[in-house]
Amino acid sequence: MSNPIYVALDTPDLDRAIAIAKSVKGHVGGLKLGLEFFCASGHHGVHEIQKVGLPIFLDLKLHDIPNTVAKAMQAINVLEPAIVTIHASGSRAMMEDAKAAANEHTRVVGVTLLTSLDQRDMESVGYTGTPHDQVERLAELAQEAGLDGIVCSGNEVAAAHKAWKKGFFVVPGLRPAGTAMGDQKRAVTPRQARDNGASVLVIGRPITGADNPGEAARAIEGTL
Ligand SMILES: O=C(O)c1cc(=O)[nH]c(=O)n1[C@@H]1O[C@H](COP(=O)(O)O)[C@@H](O)[C@H]1O
Repeated sequence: MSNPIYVALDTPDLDRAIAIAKSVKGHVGGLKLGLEFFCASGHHGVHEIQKVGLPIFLDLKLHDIPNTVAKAMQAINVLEPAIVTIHASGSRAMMEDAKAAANEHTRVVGVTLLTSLDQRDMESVGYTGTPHDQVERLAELAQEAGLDGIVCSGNEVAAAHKAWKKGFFVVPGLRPAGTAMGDQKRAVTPRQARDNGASVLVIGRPITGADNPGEAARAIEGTL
């Protein structure tokens, strides 16, 4: 089985991102570039990171009216990302149009409930039910809209996988035992997420914050 770890290169500093990518290259399956990176370095930055030679996950979490999201998707097609994120709560129509606009070989996945949110946060923005309910509801909608999969926490991925056998499941919010949670609230260990059915394990600070990112990635790979 190929390495499921995608390291989140969350930095506005392109040279630092390149250095981390090179350091972890033998111990991860891909590189995730998110809002912080993309806002700072844009298409040029993505092209530079592509030179490292690993699949690129463009985590832009698109969320807007269907037409705007579809046009944004068309504008990043030239980068040929392996995976792109959109927000599943943007509606079925938004997801359908996003998927229709994406490259054939790009997996479009819908973020269900951010791993930085818990039940109290849900209540404060007017969502009803539990995190499990919310993930289940949006996973169903994403499937109906023709997406390739979803993003959820390691707590919900087993149930989501059971309900969507051919789905592609991206799980962030991963913390090896003993590492700082930071802003993550629904975190599990990389091994737990893998065992629960994750297709991709997104790991940022536990690797990028280490003195030796390559060594940290190797150690996590060894736990899988
Ligand atoms: O779509 C994501 O990748 C994502 C969704 C989510 O619910 N939670 C989440 O943390 N992420 C991303 O996953 C990465 C987690 O980073 P660390 O918390 O440093 O491991 C960040 O790049 C987040 O933007």
